[in-house]
Amino acid sequence: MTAPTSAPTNVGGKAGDSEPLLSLRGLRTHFVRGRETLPAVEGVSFDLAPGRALAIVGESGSGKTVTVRSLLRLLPRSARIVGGEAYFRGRDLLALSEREMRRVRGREIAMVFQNAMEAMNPTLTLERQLTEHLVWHGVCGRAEARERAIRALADVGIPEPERRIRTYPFQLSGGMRQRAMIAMAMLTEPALLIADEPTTAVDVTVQRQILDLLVKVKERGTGIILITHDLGVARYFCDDIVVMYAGRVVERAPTQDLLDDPRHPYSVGLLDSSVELGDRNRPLTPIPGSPPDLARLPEGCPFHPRCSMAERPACLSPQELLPIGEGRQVACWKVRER
Ligand SMILES: Nc1ncnc2c1ncn2[C@@H]1O[C@H](COP(=O)(O)OP(=O)(O)OP(=O)(O)O)[C@@H](O)[C@H]1O
Repeated sequence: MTAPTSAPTNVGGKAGDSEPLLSLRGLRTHFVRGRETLPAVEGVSFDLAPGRALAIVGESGSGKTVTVRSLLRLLPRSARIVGGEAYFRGRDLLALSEREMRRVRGREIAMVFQNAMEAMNPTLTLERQLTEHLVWHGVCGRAEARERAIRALADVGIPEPERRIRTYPFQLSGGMRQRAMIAMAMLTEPALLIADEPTTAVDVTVQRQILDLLVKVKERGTGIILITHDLGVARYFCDDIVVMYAGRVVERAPTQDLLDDPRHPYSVGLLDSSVELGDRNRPLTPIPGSPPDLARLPEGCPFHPRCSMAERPACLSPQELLPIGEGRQVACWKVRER
């Protein structure tokens, strides 16, 4: 997001000491490619409380999408969840049967994507899709579903919802389609909303509208996980940030702490190369090198070959994510030693 640098941080945030809505512990998801195993997600843990928003940031290929798709168990055939637990309202999502999971997906946990066409059926009107979603999840009967669907479209700011509900997704503008997808996701009042780059494909004005909509969702008490490559978006309304690199969490911190004072050398690099947060008087500094091939990860800390602080042999040992202060954790021995 290029615009709202002056936007308030953590819009709609609440005191964050309530019981976690989601508690992810040691998630490991691997892909099998021929004879190779790709550890796309390797030991990811975080908690999310109701009414809070958590951003997952990191370069392309760092494992953000695979992490959230593992929670929903919506993975390609070649992927395997090989470890971890994901407690959501007292149940481990990773241990539910597929039948139980179908009830959770879309009803208690909803997902919005970068492109609404991925979530919506292009051959059905909004009315069919929204009402069937409600009826299928047993929220209400068909007669009430239409009323609810119209209300949901109005809630996300779609003008003339009675008329628009009769249209097909492709007849809407990109921004309207994103809103309709959010309306559909929120129909069942899910406790958790997962948003994967929801503003990447729309222009700046629409971005702001979609984010304001997500703020309202958060204020209703819904927990949000937002995947974004845009630290401006994370700053706008996320309470906490998880930084991922090569399938691992390298730092976790309250948003403002991380943006004011990133600790892990990779987080420092991400901020220094961020176009959205960039100080116009300072040149952007790209992180040297490129993300590693997951099939040939370096020994120890996967970031050490690109890290200006790296020291051998200490960085050749695996780095655990350990606390370094109130609500902060970092996976770097050197940062902790300072
Ligand atoms: N279907 C697949 N088969 C094999 N490897 C995959 C597959 N999908 C993802 N991966 C690998 O898993 C890793 C993590 O991918 P993921 O999509 O989670 O990254 P990401 O951080 O969300 O990136 P982006 O910002 O580009 O979406 C990548 O290295 C990717 O190559």
